[in-house]
Amino acid sequence: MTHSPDETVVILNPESGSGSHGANVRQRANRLGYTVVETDTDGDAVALAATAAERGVETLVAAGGDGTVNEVVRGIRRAGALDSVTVGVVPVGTGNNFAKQIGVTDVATAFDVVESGDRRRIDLGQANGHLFVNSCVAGLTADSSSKTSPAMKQRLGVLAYVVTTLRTVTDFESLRLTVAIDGHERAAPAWTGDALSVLIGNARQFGPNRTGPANVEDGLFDVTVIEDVPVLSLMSDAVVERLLGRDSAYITRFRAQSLAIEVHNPSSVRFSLDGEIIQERRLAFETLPRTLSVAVGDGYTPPPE
Ligand SMILES: Nc1ncnc2c1ncn2[C@@H]1O[C@H](COP(=O)(O)OP(=O)(O)OP(=O)(O)O)[C@@H](O)[C@H]1O
Repeated sequence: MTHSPDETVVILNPESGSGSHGANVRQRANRLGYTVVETDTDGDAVALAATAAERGVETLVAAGGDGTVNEVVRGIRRAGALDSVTVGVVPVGTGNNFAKQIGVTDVATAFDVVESGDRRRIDLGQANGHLFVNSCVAGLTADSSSKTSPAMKQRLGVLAYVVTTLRTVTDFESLRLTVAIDGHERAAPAWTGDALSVLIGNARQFGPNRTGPANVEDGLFDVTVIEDVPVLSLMSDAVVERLLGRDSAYITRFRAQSLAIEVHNPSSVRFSLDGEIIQERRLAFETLPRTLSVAVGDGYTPPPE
């Protein structure tokens, strides 16, 4: 096995986002003497990251979107190398939420950050053993391709997308849930009822006035449960904004280190972990505080000590 701590490996998803970044990324990487490996399909970035980490590579760059970042981090864990590897991100995906959270704004800056940016240890999330970096969501998802008025987006943040998605979906079945903080059997449920969505953010926040960067070093999830309000889909924007805006009785938010979600629907529910779908009836979540070393941009504000 070759020991290559000085080598930097870029794991490039050539199809992320618009799919037009391949040559640019390869050129910049070559200029810096980085090795570039490309993904072909689902899961490749997990295997490529694990192989590089097993070879002793200590800097791995995910060039892709949030799905590619998630796979690279899973590969590093698979290799048992979370202690020794630092992750960089080249934001060439569609959403690039994670890159934004760590102050990486564009391709050119991303390479500068890998070369000389600060290194910070950030939290990861885990649900039934599955890793996530950004979030785990179930129910109506915040589909950013749905048409949302700028005014509603400003008032409701990511939740505006949930509302517009609801208006286009005809057969939505509420999530019948119990959400318990800390996952103890006897803990009082934090929330129980019929939900439209449940959103568990690690490097992501949901809702009004929460569009800024998440605190990814606090060891806490940012949990949002949106109650299924009857006939919400038929209401006007103004009414919806009042119902779901600040201090809404229909939205429950809390922060927690660990939690458990139990599904009471007759069948299991789809949960998306950074886009990876799992079907479950019961999920136990825990944060892995300050577990992943990342190269962060100048725009990243470390939380106060
Ligand atoms: N060569 C490839 N061709 C097609 N799909 C690929 C290829 N390599 C990887 N994939 C798949 O593409 C998925 C999505 O990629 P990724 O998240 O990087 O981009 P995105 O969806 O454009 O961005 P974002 O997640 O930020 O919205 C990956 O999870 C992987 O399953």
